[in-house]
This record gives sequence, structure tokens and C-alpha cells, in this order.
Amino acid sequence: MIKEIEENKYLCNDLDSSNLNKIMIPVLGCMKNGVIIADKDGWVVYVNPVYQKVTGLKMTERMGKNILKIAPDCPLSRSLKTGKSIPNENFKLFDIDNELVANTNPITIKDKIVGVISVFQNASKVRTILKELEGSKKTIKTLSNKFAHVAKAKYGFGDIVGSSPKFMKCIQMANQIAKTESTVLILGESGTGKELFAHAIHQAGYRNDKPFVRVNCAAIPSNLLESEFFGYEKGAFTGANQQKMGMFELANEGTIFLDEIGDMSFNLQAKLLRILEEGEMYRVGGINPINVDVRVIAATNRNLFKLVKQGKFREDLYYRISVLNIEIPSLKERKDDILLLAEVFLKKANRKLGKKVSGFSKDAKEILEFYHWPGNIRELRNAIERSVAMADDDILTAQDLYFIRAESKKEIDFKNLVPLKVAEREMIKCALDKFGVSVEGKKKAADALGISLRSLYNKIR
Ligand SMILES: Nc1ncnc2c1ncn2[C@@H]1O[C@H](COP(=O)(O)OP(=O)(O)OP(=O)(O)O)[C@@H](O)[C@H]1O
Repeated sequence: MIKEIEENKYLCNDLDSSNLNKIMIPVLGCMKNGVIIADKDGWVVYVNPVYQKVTGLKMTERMGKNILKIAPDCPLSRSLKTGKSIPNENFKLFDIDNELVANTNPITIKDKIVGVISVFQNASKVRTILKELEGSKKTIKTLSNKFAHVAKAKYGFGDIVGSSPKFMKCIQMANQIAKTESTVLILGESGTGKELFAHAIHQAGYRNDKPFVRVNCAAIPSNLLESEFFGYEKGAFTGANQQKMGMFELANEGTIFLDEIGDMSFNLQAKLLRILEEGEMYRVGGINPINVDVRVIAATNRNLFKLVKQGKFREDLYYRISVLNIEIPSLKERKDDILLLAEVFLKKANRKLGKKVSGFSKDAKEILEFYHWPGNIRELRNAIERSVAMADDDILTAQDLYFIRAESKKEIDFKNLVPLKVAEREMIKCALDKFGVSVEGKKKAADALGISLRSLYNKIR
């Protein structure tokens, strides 16, 4: 076949002028895509075997024909006429049914167009490949979401800042607990560092080379939580097109951190208790029990005992998970640590924002120490970052902390007269008045209060 083409009388002089044919024709003959070449006047000088397969045309139906005449609008003709490349164009030839997708380029030698070449394949094949690619992309996305949950613990005890006696006791206790296999319940207001402690406990424990899987029980809609936790079997419900592993299986041999456990549905609490008691679970729609060996660290800023009394949290689960409790003090209970933390966050903010703020003025320190920090360490970190971003001077002054001063003033008004709960409610009201009650407004309000959106919803509830 190649010999026939090599000897083909239609090969024009320019294309024929070098050893091009001898080298290129066998190469083109091996290609998996269809190839057609026409000379500078539009005479077809070459079609490879795949061309015939894809188009269903015989070689004689193209060779020696003038493409400008038989298909003046096809990419080959247009590229020849304009001298321009036509990448990835879908088209249909007048004499075939298949839709094709072609990459077409003029062939130039010493700046002279000597011909034109089209490399193409069946568009439906391309579509199939694209569809498969799309499917693969989805799988990659699902897997990367999974891997976002499955990670090694990011922080250790070395990352936890604080030296007040109450806090040091907490760290000491957490260190001891880390060396056990017991379930741990971490309590504390929003932003006090519960997640940080969970990471540190895992990292200092025997499972530190195994997965650390974080699940925010408040962030996943309750109807999805069960399948997120336990996974599902193919066909378990509409849309369950394939089997999926749940968080417990992903955490096998490692630690699962159940953040905001107080927000877990009553029904799911029973299933969690089963895992804790028996070390086995069922995927949704599954009939075979699966053994899992997982250490559970749970955290909440809600009063679990109160939830038990209200019948919203299972008593048996409460006693099962609260064997070892760590109660992290709020920032206002450890005012000694405020400046220490502020210095650490100042350095971090400098690094992040490329600034060189060296410290705090005396009155700035007073403001930091006086304020009651309802959003705890998260709020302190955000406040420092915000003021570093705005600061013009070498040191942070009271002026840079104007937003805290405004909050503090309100606090003075409340301070002597109202319980903290009332003050908190007023503060939330004030933030919602300012930013509005839309989701966007609530996000801004939560930000300004230094608490998570979820915490804001909990407090509004
Ligand atoms: N002792 C600490 N030292 C340094 N950084 C801390 C400390 N405690 C908390 N942080 C930082 O404060 C932020 C909030 O901490 P974390 O998310 O652990 O709080 P949380 O109690 O889990 O909050 P929430 O209840 O809202 O989920 C994080 O950026 C964390 O790194």
C-alpha cells in the first residue's frame, strides 16, 4: 500500500522534493487518526488507511481529486485558501454521514505554501472520549474531596499557645489522654481551640501515622449525614450509582474527629453508639457488617448535658463519649494569655501580609486585655490580622483597634447591669442590624463577631 502511494503519480513536485515522502508516508500510515494531504493547488496527494476507515470512502474517491472543487467549504480547502490553521473543527463532508473533527494546517516550505494537511477522527469517538474524561474528572473531584477529609493531623501540641495555669492543666491532660485509646470529648466555647486540640491529641497518639478524618456534624445536612458517615452500597437509593466508603471506613485504624457532635440527629446517635460499642457498622443499604477500628474524638460548644435533659441527645451516648473530658477555658478566663497569643498572631499576620509591624502600643495592649472576646481565639486572630492589614505605623495603636474599641464601649454599657447571655444577644442583634439577616449578612455578622456561621445560627436558634 505504502509503495503504491510512494509511486503515486499525483504526488506533486514540491511535496515530493525531499525525502519527505519516504520518511513521512510510513509514519502517516501508522497513525491512529485519519490523514489527508492536498498539494498547493488542491489536488489530493495522500490519504492514509485510517482515513478510509473513518470516512468509509475508498482511496480512489479522493486521490487525484481536487478538494477545492469537490468540497470547497471543508477545513482542508479553507486552510489552503486562507493559509491559516483551523484547529479542532467539527464538520461533515458532502459524501459521508459521519461527523468528523479535524485539525488542519497549511504545509509551508521556505514561507511558501506547498500544500495542506488535515488530521482527524470521528466526532462521535471524540465525544465518547470527552464523556469518559468528564466521568474521570468527576471521580477525581470526589476522590480529592475525600482526601480533603482524610489527612494527617495538621497541628501538634507545639502549635498550641498559652501559659495560664488553667490552660496548662488542659494541655497536660490532653497529653496524657493522647497516649490512651479512649474516646475523648472536648468542650469549650466557639473558637477556643477544640479542633486544634483534636489534631494534637491524634498527632501525639499511637495512631499518628494513620488517617485523621474530620467531620463537621453541623455542616452536613442531616439527610446526608448517615451516608457520609457509613457510606452506601450501589443502588441503596436513587443516585447511588456506585458503592461509596463512609468517613468511618476512611478513618479505619486512625481517628475520626466529630466536630459539633451536639448537632447530630437522634437517629444517627444510635448508630454512632453501635460503632462505639461493637466496632462494627453497616453501609446504607448494606447487609454485611463491616468492622472498623477507629478512635473517636468529639467536640461541641453546646451544653451536651442540657441537651440530654431536653431529650435532644441520647443519654447512653453522652455517657459513652464523655469518659474523658477536656474543657478548654474561654479567652476571658485566661486573660494572661491574650498578649502572648496576640504576639504570635502578629508575627503570622506580618508574614502573611508582607508587613513589618513590630508590636503593640500601651493603649492597644489595654484594649486587647480589656475586651471580652466572645469569639475567643479565632476572633483575636482575625482582629490582629485585620488591624495589621490596615496599620500604617510600625506598631499597632488603639486607633488600629477601633473596631474592638467600639465593641468594648458597648460592653461597658452592659457590663455592670446585664448578664453575659443578654450582652451576647445584644451584640448579635447589633451585628444583624448592621449587616442584615440575609445569608450574606449573617456571614458578615459572624465574621464581625469572630464566630463561625454555624455558631451564629446556633446562638440565634
Ligand atoms: N491555643 C491556641 N494557640 C494558637 N492558636 C489557637 C489556639 N487556640 C485556637 N487557635 C486558633 O484559633 C482558631 C480557632 O480554633 P479552633 O477551630 O480549633 O476552635 P474551635 O473551638 O474548634 O471552634 P468552633 O467551635 O467554632 O469549631 C484556629 O485558627 C486555631 O488555629
